[in-house]
Amino acid sequence: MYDSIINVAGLTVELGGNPVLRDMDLTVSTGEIVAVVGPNGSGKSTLLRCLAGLQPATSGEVRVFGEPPADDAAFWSRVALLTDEPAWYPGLTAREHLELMGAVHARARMTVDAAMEMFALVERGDSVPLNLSTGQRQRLSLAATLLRPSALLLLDEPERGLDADFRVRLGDLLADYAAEGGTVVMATHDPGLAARSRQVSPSGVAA
Ligand SMILES: Nc1ncnc2c1ncn2[C@@H]1O[C@H](COP(=O)(O)OP(=O)(O)OP(=O)(O)O)[C@@H](O)[C@H]1O
Repeated sequence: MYDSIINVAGLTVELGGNPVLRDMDLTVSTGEIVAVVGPNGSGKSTLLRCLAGLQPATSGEVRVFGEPPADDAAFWSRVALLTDEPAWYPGLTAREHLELMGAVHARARMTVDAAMEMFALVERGDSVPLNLSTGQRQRLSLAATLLRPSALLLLDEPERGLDADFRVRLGDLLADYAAEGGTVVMATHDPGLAARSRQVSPSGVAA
């Protein structure tokens, strides 16, 4: 077990010749829920991509579980990432997408039935994702993310498309995840989710 799951020191990222993150420091402890908040274009997604090992630093250091994040099986066995809408498999229903997730990950965090229940998808389980509403598809993405085993959730705007009630429910689910020892870092524009989290800006200072 690590006291600090994430250690970012002096992280600078330049994209297209422009500095997006500048000399950022961030430490996240086990069991914390951290909300990265800031205006459009301030670098929230870039930070998450750095934490996921998908965006190299221009300079500085990023450590996740004590090591630079690596796009490999060991890393992804502990990290679940939610970014833009995933590519859906043609012809597979919502339920079948979750069954697929359960089949490829040993020790799923919950059964498919429990995930369908948790994300209010029971009545739409036989629909293909493209026949779901935007918010229902986001709930399916979240269900798939929470179903797989993880110790760290990296979520980019998890509230996208969700109605007000479900945003509150999402806050409860993330609190439960953290209470079980999981750690959450999310980029969010939702004031309610941010209020229940430790807020930081992409510059690394307390927001
Ligand atoms: N591949 C890229 N090449 C050049 N600039 C980029 C690239 N990707 C992102 N940027 C720029 O980097 C800055 C930060 O983008 P980022 O997506 O991290 O912001 P954000 O805080 O997540 O924004 P939003 O709230 O709109 O999601 C923006 O100015 C964006 O235009």
